[in-house]
Amino acid sequence: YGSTRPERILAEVKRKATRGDARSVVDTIDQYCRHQEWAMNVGDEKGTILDSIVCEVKPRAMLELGTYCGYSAVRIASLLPPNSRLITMEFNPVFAAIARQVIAWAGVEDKVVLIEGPSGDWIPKMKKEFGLTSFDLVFLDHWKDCYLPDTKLMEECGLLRTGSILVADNVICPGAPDYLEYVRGSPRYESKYFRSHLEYTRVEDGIEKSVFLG
Ligand SMILES: CCCNc1ncnc2c1ncn2[C@@H]1O[C@H](/C=C/CNC(=O)c2cc(-c3ccc(F)cc3)cc(O)c2O)[C@@H](O)[C@H]1O
Ligand SMILES: [Mg+2]
Repeated sequence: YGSTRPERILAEVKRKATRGDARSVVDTIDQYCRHQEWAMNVGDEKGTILDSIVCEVKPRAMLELGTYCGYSAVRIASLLPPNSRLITMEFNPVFAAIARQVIAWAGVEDKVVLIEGPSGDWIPKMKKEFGLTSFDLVFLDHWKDCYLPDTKLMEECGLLRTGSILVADNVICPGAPDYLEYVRGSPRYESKYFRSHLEYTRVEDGIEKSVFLG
């Protein structure tokens, strides 16, 4: 019977990565997706840009939209200061189940809360459910046509404060043109483009970092 790509990625992590070593899980997935089969992880090149922003911001409360196999959740969690939390949302139960195991194998489950469900349903509930005031940092890596509506929803739900930072993957490939136009055109954001490449390829892609000004 045919396994799914996320199942094959999890199998590779269990075969090759050292249990409890987040870095080895990240490197194992990068090796596999570069040399065996491509997958839509943020990857090593753009991942380094994401790492530098996480280290600069040192978020107490961070949100990720689109967990997929948990690659970026593990990458981010390994950099979080003590008693900081990454909340990551994934609405595909198959992907969520794989991601939970990847996160556990990496030994970062005490820093990551994986919510199974669509962002549109959960964003309005975040404050109450998690006793949150706002997010210091948000990583957008889910459906590209949902970046803008979800950003507006986070604004409306008061989940962004002056200085909150949005980091969006794939603003060139596959692209999120309406989102880019919004954050670059709005006086409420200070936006910056970090040029890079689509994970594991030479195709141009990039990450947009946008500071919410309130
Ligand atoms: C209700 C829809 C919006 N809300 C949502 N709430 C929670 N999880 C959501 C989600 N949308 C999507 N997801 C999940 O995020 C993930 C989706 C990510 C979409 N990403 C891409 O399409 C993507 C695609 C590429 C890509 C680039 C070039 C190419 F030729 C082919 C693919 C590269 C990337 O880095 C990407 O991130 C899945 O796990 C999905 O189940
Ligand atoms: Mg992506």
